[in-house]
Amino acid sequence: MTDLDSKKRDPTKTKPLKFDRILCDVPCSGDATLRKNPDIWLKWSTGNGNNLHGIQYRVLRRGCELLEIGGRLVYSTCSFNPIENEAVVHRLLQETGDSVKLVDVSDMLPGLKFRKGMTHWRPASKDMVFYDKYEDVPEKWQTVVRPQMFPPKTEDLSKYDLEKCIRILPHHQDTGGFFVAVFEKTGLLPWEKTVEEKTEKETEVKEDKKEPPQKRRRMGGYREDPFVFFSGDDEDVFPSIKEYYDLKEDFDSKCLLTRCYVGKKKNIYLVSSIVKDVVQKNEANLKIINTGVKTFVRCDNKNMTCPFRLSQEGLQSILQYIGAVRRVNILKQDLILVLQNDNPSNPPDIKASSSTSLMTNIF
Ligand SMILES: C[S@@+](CC[C@H](N)C(=O)[O-])C[C@H]1O[C@@H](n2cnc3c(N)ncnc32)[C@H](O)[C@@H]1O
Repeated sequence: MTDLDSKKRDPTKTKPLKFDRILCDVPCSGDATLRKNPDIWLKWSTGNGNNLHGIQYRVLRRGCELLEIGGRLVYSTCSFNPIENEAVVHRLLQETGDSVKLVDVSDMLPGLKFRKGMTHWRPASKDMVFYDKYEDVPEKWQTVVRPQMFPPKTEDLSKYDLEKCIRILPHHQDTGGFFVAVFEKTGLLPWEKTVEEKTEKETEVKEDKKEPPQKRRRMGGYREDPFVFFSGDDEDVFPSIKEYYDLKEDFDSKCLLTRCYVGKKKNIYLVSSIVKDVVQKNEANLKIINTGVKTFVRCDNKNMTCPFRLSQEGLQSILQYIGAVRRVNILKQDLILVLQNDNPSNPPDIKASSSTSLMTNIF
């Protein structure tokens, strides 16, 4: 083992968190959802994709930086526009050299109908003029129609394999349209190599000089609300939730969190203990915008012993911990009767039942 190896393996030295699976479902024009969103017909312009290409590329590039070597990243849009799709993929592949490659996933979902990715397209300006090469773009459009939006030259096509991208069209499966590209990271990105080498050199120099550690770089951008985990069963609002929902003893209240230190807790989110670990150990290194499933929502109704109702989206996660006190078993046909009843002063005559096959839980 070399000296460098032993430094790399030292568990006291932290390294940036990387992921083995990433989904970049990027903001897009959504023009492939035009069957369910009729306003897209009115608002569509060739300018929409041009304006989104930059942010889409930056999200994808950042995703690749956060990807572990050997890891996979899915880039997806609900757009037909090659400027938002293959042009972004091509740009990424060009800039990352052989450190990232497209994966052929055509046989992974047998029966899925799709078209292969496009290998040729013509970028256009907002006035619907299409261009074969950047040199043809008039000066006034050159900041909008960028050189990186053009397709690869015919002789370079095999280098990029854009046909490995997947285009799902609305008539294929009677769905919305979708674009999917799967990437695998095979090595450090060209600019990561430079950063890593520099960091290694800096680490060696610093260790020699025994300098005090540098202050952590502050993450830029908008500051998100904090992730405040419950201290345990003694957290102020927890006893009433526990009692009302008859939560089982093995429910770990420390996996609940809110997004404020002070004031009334509005929404309470539930995470797994692994996600909790990732959040707590990386708040300074990773910009986390949302985490957890919204499970309890404040609902200050009079006469309620617990000021929180269950959230629909959290139900599946908390269900197994809810005790018998809060469950009513009712026959499905009776439930239908209740739902169909439009006269509250004359409710249908039903009885709570413990019948098995047609049982539904009501909270
Ligand atoms: C197509 S949606 C993703 C939906 C998501 N997969 C889901 O199931 O909820 C695109 C997301 O990108 C986010 N977004 C918009 N601009 C962004 C930016 N500059 N950086 C990162 N995310 C952005 C939007 O808020 C939106 O949630």
